[in-house]
Amino acid sequence: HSVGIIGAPFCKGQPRAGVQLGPDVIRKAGLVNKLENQGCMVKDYGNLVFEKVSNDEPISGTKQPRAVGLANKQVADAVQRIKHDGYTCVMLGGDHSLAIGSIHGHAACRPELSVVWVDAHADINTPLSSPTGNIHGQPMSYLIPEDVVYIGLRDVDPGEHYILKYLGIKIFSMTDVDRLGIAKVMEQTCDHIFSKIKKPVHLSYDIDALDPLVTPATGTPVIGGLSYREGIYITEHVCQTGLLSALDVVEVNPNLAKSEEEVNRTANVAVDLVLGCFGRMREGSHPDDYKIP
Ligand SMILES: N[C@@H](CC/C=C/[B-](O)(O)O)C(=O)O
Ligand SMILES: [Mn+2]
Ligand SMILES: [Mn+2]
Ligand SMILES: [Mn+2]
Repeated sequence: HSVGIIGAPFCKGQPRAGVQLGPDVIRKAGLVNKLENQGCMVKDYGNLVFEKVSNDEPISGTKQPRAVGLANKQVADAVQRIKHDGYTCVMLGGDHSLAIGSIHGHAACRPELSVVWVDAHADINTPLSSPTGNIHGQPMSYLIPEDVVYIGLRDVDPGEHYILKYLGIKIFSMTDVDRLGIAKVMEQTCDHIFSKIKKPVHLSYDIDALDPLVTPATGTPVIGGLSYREGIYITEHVCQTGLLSALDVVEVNPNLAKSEEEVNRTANVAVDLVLGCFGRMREGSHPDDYKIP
C-alpha cells in the first residue's frame, strides 16, 4: 500500500475550537511510523495552511461559508494532487465539512467513485434544513450522492431523514448493525456499491461513529456507537476489497477530552482505523521471507 497523507487543521465547519489540532494529534500517536512498520510506503504532504477569512457573515443561516468554501478548494486541490501522484489519499481533519473538498478532489481523479460514510450523523442537511447552520452537518448535500452507503447512523435530523428516504440512499443505522451484525453490514455494503462494476472507494470516517467510550475526544458525541471491534472490522473489510482509494479521518478534537488519557485513547483509535485500512490484521502477519531464527 502506498499512502499519501494530508493534514487539514480546520474547524470552521463547526463551533467547537480544537478540532483543528486533530491532524497533529493523530500524527503524534505514531501514524507514519506504524504504517511504515506494516510495510506501507508513506508520503506525508504535511498540513494545509488556511488563511483567516474576515467578515465571514452567515448566508441564510449557514455559518462560516467563505472560510469553509476556501478551505475545501485547498483540500480538493491537495487530494487531487495526491491521487495523481499515485497514492491512496488519507485526509486528516479537522471537521467533517472537509469531506466536501476531499470527495470533490478525489472525484476529479476518479469520477466513478463510491462513498462509504461511517458516522453517527448523516451530514446531509441543506443550508435550509440545518438546525444549526454548521456546515460539518451538510457536506453530503453539496455532493451528488451517486453511490453512497451510510454506516453507524443514530442521530439524524428530520430533514436529513426525509432526504435519505426521498433519494433512496442506502443506510445501515445502529439498529441495522445490531440486527445484522457488522459482517453482514459490510457484505451488503459491498454488494450495494459493487452491484454493477467495481469502483474506487472513498471511505469518510467520522470518529464519532464509534461509541464515545471508545473515542471521547470529539465534538458531537452520541451514545450507542460502534465498538472498537466493529469500527476496526469496517476498515479490515474495506481493505480486503483492494478498492480503497481515499480515506478521511475527521472530528478528533483534543480540547473536548476530559484528560490526556482520553486524547491518547481517541488518537490511538484513529491511528488503528487507518492501519486497518492499509492491511493490519488482528490475527498477526509475517514477512514472506520470514525464517524462524
Ligand atoms: N445534524 C447536526 C449534527 C452535525 C454533525 C456533524 B458531524 O457528523 O460531522 O459530526 C447538524 O446538522 O448540526
Ligand atoms: Mn460527520
Ligand atoms: Mn458525526
Ligand atoms: Mn463530528
